[in-house]
Parts: sequence; structure tokens; C-alpha cells
Amino acid sequence: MAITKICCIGAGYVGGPTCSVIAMQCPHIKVTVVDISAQRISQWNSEKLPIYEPGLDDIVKKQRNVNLFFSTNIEESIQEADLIFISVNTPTMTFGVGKGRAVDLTYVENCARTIAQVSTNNKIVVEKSTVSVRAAENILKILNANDKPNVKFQVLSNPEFLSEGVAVENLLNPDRVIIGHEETADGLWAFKELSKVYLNWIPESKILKTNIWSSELTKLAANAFLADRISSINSISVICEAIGADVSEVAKGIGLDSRIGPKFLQASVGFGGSCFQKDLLNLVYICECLNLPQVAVYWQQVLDMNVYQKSRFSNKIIKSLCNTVTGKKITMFGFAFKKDTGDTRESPAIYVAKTLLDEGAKLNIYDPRVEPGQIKKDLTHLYVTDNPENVIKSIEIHDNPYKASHSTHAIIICTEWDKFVNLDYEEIYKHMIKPAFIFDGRKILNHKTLATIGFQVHTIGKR
Ligand SMILES: NC(=O)c1ccc[n+]([C@@H]2O[C@H](COP(=O)([O-])OP(=O)(O)OC[C@H]3O[C@@H](n4cnc5c(N)ncnc54)[C@H](O)[C@@H]3O)[C@@H](O)[C@H]2O)c1
Ligand SMILES: O=c1ccn([C@@H]2O[C@H](COP(=O)(O)OP(=O)(O)O[C@H]3O[C@H](CO)[C@@H](O)[C@H](O)[C@H]3O)[C@@H](O)[C@H]2O)c(=O)[nH]1
Repeated sequence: MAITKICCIGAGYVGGPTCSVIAMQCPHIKVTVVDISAQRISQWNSEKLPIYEPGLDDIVKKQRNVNLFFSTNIEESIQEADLIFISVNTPTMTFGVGKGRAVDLTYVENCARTIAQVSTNNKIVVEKSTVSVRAAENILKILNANDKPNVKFQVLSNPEFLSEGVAVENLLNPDRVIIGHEETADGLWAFKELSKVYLNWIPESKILKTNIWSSELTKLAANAFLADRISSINSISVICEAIGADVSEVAKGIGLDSRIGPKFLQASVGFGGSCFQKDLLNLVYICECLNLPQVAVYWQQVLDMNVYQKSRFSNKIIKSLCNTVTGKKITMFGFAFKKDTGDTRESPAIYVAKTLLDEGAKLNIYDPRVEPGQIKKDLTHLYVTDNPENVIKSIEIHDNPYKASHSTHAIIICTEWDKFVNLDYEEIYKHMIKPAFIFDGRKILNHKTLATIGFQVHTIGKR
């Protein structure tokens, strides 16, 4: 059998880009991305896609309705597919045992149940969502508990490693593709079928064959290591501020060691995004369940350091502004969790905004990609405020950085958007209240030039 029809359940940040690239690289395969959200599907079928990723629009426009389809007809798409990706969200539990830590696999389980119910021929089911370890066992249990002796399922684990903002680049040229399979002849066959899809554009040397449990754990471990590097350099940034060293210089010195390497050593206001915190919490919870308290504490520290970094930065802003921001107007440049995305999930900007709003500040917010409605939704969320009306009165969302900074006391760089680097800061300075402050939470600006203009400049990891 050769795969000719793929169904992907979940049209989100992973399902959409991943399947668009598969459709482009495999013109002989029909790829259908399905979702329970009719709104999301209609956005994927419209001119304005539901997510922003550099390069994605062109691919979708080229492949859509050729061999790439977005649909709400989940059952029909599952029925006709040879291979099904489960790419649904796996958030942190918000209730019950494991609340705030364990990963919620309800959506994955729902997919398995639907696949089991509606399938009429053999399927390869691929776990692409980031799950807990041994999650595939439960998926298999559900799939095999049907009364269809002629329908056989193979479950593979094929975690996704793309980073937002560079998703298309990562998908076209991944560092590796990991495929975990059951250690049986049928499991090996399923591995080969999925490999053949990737081999259309990815060299065989990059496809790593593992058992399912190694594959599931590799995803969590990779994110834990990446987040660990950021917390490590952020911890060094604290020492730099205390002793007068410069964390950028230290990072460069560390990164030149070929065993360490230069990537992911950018000290910042803290890491955000939908994955690092969720996956680390999941890892910590797994360790606790396995009765490995020392290992759990080790990884918990990576998260604790991130909270510390966000709070240190927020407190520095308040302290520098004469210990009070009550009634003061402050500009936030950037609200997304990183540049080149409109995604705000777990964005450090939310933490900074909450701290300042709690202290009575007024915020002017500008982000090149985040929708105003999303900013309002994030800042009026139950976790952020118990007074949403007051928050709405205290924020202004701007579509222009010059207007956003007009008549304000300070600018905070929360996201490392390239366009913030080349703004006319002399012009901006003229229209700000003096003394005018800049808090560069991403270390992207030329601090010497800003100081020459007259700004009081504060950053991370440097006095
Ligand atoms: N965002 C990333 O950069 C990234 C990268 C690698 C891995 N991951 C992992 O991939 C998974 C998906 O992440 P995402 O960011 O794409 O999530 P997302 O929230 O953007 O998208 C998930 C989609 O699944 C849909 N869905 C949920 N249950 C469904 C069901 N039963 N049937 C049909 N559709 C259903 C939701 O409506 C939603 O549109 C998560 O496990 C995440 O940890 C994410
Ligand atoms: O040196 C650095 C690098 C990143 N960050 C921050 O870390 C967060 C995460 O960035 P990044 O990892 O680039 O983006 P994500 O899209 O969250 O991607 C991570 O999470 C995905 C979901 O699991 C994985 O697939 C990716 O491999 C993994 O990099 C962002 O807030 C960044 O600003 C830093 O502060 N300093």
C-alpha cells in the first residue's frame, strides 16, 4: 500500500503548516485538514489565514483545493484516509487530579474514539500532538476496542519540532524526523509507510527510527533542554547585573565552545509560547508519578527561574519609575511571545502587563501582528484580572509605534520584532514625557545610541 490520502485532525499551528508543506512536497497525496472549529476551517479557506507564518500564505494559496483541503467533515475525511495525523491541542489540565501540571489528553482521546467508530478499513494513526509518555498505549487500547475484526490500526509517534515564526523553514528542512513504532512486523511496515511520505523531500539520514516510548519522551526532553538553556542564561544574567558583567559577552564566550554552541543563549524577559511551560509541567508531573522527586525538582527549577526572570524585569520597571507606575502611561512594543508570529500563548508580555496594570499603570500596546481582540482577551482573562472593565479602561491598542509612544513615560520591548530596531528613536524621544525610559526585555536595541539621545536605558544582564 502506498499512502495516497492523509487526514490531519486539528487545523492549528501544527496541523495547518505541517499539512500545507506535505501537500506541496507530495503532489500525489490528497491531504485534508479537519477541525471541530468551523470558524478556523473557514479562515483556512479564506484570504486571511487563522495564523501568521512567514511563507505559509503562498503555499496554502498554491495547494488549496488542488491536493490540500480544509474541512469540517471529520468523519468522511477519516474514512477515506490511509493515514491520520492527530494534531489537536494538549493543554495543561485546568481541573481535577494533575490540575495545573498534567497534560490534558481529552482531545487526543476524542480523536481516537472517532477514528475507532468511523473507520471501515485499516489505518495508520500518527500521534503528532505532544503527549504524555505512553499515551500511545491508550490510543491503541481505544482503537482496538471496536467490533471490527477487518479493521486494523497501527499507531506511530511522530512528534513535531517546528518553532513558530520559522515553521515553514523548519518543516522544509527539519533537523530530524522522529518516528516511533511498535516493535512488530506491522509496526515496522507502518514506520516505512510514513517514512516514504517524508522521503519526498527529507533525506533518509534525517529520519530517526525509535520505539514509541522513546519518541514520546524525546519530544518532552528536547523542549526541556531548550527551555533549560534559556533559564540557564537568564540565571547568568542575574549575576551579570550584580557584578557589572554583560550577559551578551558571556553568552558569546560560552557559545564559542563547540560543545555548547551559540543557539538559544539569548537572555530575555523569559520564555513564552504554548509549549515550553506546558511540556515542562508535564515532565515534572510524570517524574512525580514515577516517584522520582529529585528529577522532578531539577526540571521544576527551569520553570521557577522563568517566573523569577519575568518578575525581576517587571519589578525593575516599577522601581526605575520612582517606585510607582500608578496613573503613568507606559508603552509596550510587542505582545506576541516571539517575533514573526501573532501567537500570544504564555507570552511574557502578558505577565509584564498584568504586573503593571495591578499597580495602576495605563498601557499603550503595539504589536505588528497580534489582533487587538486577542490582546483584550488575554488581559481580561480570569487568570489576569478580576476586574476586566478596569483593564479595558486602562489599555489602548495602537497600530503605529510612534502614536503608541506619544506622551508616555516609558517603552518596554517585550517582543524582538525586527521593525523595533530601526524606528526613529530621536523622533520618539521628542514626544515622550521626561525622563523617558526604555526597558529592552529582548536586548535588540543599540543602548549607547539611545542613551546619547537622552533615554534612561535598562536591559537584561547588564547594568
Ligand atoms: N504550536 C507549536 O509550535 C507546536 C509545535 C510542536 C508541537 N506542538 C504540539 O502540537 C499540538 C497542537 O498544537 P497547536 O499549537 O497546533 O494547537 P492549536 O490549539 O493551534 O490547534 C489545535 C486544533 O485542534 C482542534 N481540535 C481539538 N479537538 C478536536 C477534535 N476532536 N476534532 C477535530 N479538531 C479538534 C482545535 O479546534 C484546534 O483548532 C499540541 O500537542 C502541541 O503541544 C505545537
Ligand atoms: O535564546 C532564546 C531563544 C528563545 N527564547 C524565547 O523562548 C520562547 C520559545 O521560543 P522558540 O523555541 O523559538 O519557539 P516555539 O515556537 O515555542 O518552539 C519551541 O516549542 C515547540 C513546541 O513544542 C517546539 O516544536 C520547538 O522545537 C521549540 O523550539 C520564546 O518566548 C522566545 O522568545 C529566549 O528567550 N531566548
